[in-house]
Amino acid sequence: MGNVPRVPISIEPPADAEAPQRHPKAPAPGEPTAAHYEGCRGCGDVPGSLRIRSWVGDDGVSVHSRFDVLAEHQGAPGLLHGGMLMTAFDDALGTAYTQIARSAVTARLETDFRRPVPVGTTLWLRSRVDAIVDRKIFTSGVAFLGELDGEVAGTARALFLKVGVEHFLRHGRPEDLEALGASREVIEAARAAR
Ligand SMILES: CCCCC/C=C\C/C=C\C/C=C\C/C=C\CCCC(=O)SCCNC(=O)CCNC(=O)[C@H](O)C(C)(C)COP(=O)(O)OP(=O)(O)OC[C@H]1O[C@@H](n2cnc3c(N)ncnc32)[C@H](O)[C@@H]1OP(=O)(O)O
Repeated sequence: MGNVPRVPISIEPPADAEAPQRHPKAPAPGEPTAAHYEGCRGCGDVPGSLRIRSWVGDDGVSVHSRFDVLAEHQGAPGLLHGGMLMTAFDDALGTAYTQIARSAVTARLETDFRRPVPVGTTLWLRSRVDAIVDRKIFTSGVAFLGELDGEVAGTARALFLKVGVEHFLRHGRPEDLEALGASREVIEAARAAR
């Protein structure tokens, strides 16, 4: 297969991994989660965004999220596109890790599609961090039809890998960092890193 990397086989957290603790500065149970980036397609206020909203769960670590499924999210007639459900999981699971850790990016996302999701449905997602081992953040979530703990529409697991600000400086666009309100120093570093 030449230079094609081997496909990783598992994102199962180690059995002895400890339960994660909430970051002391994270929002309290019941509060909305902090927005991670206004330009986000999952939860930002931008055209095409799924406009997902998330709140911290009673345990202070898990997160629940709301996604109103609209006609613009269809894949087959009248039904939610599978990739949109994955986007919702990516956002919700990513939001769950922000209760515990700083920036990380999705390395692997696995989704099981259990039930069709009709346009007009409100999907509720429950997401949590199962374990953190060094840079690896293991997460899992469930999407419910209509109400929290309703019929299960899908389940997902994702592995996020912690990255430093240099990830965004090196791979992102300086103008987007500027829109985030990044300092001149950061923007200059981003330009120099390209
Ligand atoms: C200046 C201001 C900046 C402000 C930033 C603001 C906001 C953004 C911050 C955070 C976002 C917050 C919340 C998130 C909310 C929504 C979610 C959206 C998230 C995304 O939309 S994000 C976009 C999609 N995402 C990518 O764009 C990633 C592309 N990718 C890479 O950038 C690299 O691929 C990377 C960094 C992932 C890894 O690269 P790397 O070189 O650092 O690490 P390496 O490869 O050495 O792996 C180390 C260990 O992880 C294992 N490992 C790696 N990959 C694996 C896989 N797939 N499956 C199983 N295991 C895997 C290895 O097997 C090894 O394991 P071991 O150590 O045991 O050997």
